[in-house]
Amino acid sequence: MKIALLGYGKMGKTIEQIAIKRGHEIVLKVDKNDDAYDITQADVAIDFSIPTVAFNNITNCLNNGVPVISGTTGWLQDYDKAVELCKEKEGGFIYASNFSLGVNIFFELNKTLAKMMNTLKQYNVTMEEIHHTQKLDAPSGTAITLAEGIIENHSGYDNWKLDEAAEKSLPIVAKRIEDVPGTHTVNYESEVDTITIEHTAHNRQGFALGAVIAAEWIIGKKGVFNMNDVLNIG
Ligand SMILES: NC(=O)C1=CN([C@@H]2O[C@H](COP(=O)(O)OP(=O)(O)OC[C@H]3O[C@@H](n4cnc5c(N)ncnc54)[C@H](O)[C@@H]3O)[C@@H](O)[C@H]2O)C=CC1
Ligand SMILES: O=C(O)C1=N[C@H](C(=O)O)C[C@H](O)C1
Repeated sequence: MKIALLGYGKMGKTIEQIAIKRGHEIVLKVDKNDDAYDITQADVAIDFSIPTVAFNNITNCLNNGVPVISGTTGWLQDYDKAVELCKEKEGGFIYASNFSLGVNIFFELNKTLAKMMNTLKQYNVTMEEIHHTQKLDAPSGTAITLAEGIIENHSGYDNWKLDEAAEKSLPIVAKRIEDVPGTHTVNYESEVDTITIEHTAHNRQGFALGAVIAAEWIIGKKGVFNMNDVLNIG
């Protein structure tokens, strides 16, 4: 499979290594200031760039008939437009806030726990995410997906807020510590005890492998998908 990497930073480089090991070819690497690129030589594009350019990269792929895997976070105000364009162009598109298998299992565990805790109103939910200091967005995309999973399944919450507590609002604390690849913690706290679920990434390999698996999976498919479709879970 011929892969275009849109964004050649920490993730782009890790994806390159894994893709080559799995027998794929990297035909294009686009990083900052590489604006006029020809995407049509690729069978699939994988975007791990920055929030301000991700939607433009996705649009370029869909307009040129190239399926696109989007891992960049912090651009979701334009997600619905990307979905519409994908349908209009009959393209292929997957966005995931986190491509790792472990986190996608954790997403399901989080929803199940929220359902179970729904009747136990003595517990308050809080969330913490920790990432490296170069991260541009906060809270992380993964924390937002976790918060949405709780809001959908627990009547005590209908929105989330960064660093703020408010009525029916799930507070998310975002910490930035050098070299942390990504840690997400969900706490249910009562006066008598605490229930905690946590996912800790040890490195970026899991995110990158998931993105390459998604790219392999989308070839020949048309539509808007997510990692539950790829991994057949949920
Ligand atoms: N969904 C997932 O599983 C994961 C998502 N991410 C997200 O992926 C994104 C990238 O993460 P990292 O690789 O760690 O960041 P990074 O900062 O190491 O890499 C981003 C790269 O994008 C480049 N870039 C800037 N302008 C560009 C443009 N116009 N076109 C293409 N590339 C451009 C930068 O020069 C940089 O090399 C972030 O939004 C991060 O939150 C990161 C890890 C996992
Ligand atoms: O920026 C990162 O590094 C990560 N970003 C994603 C997010 O915002 O959730 C996924 C992972 O946690 C690493």
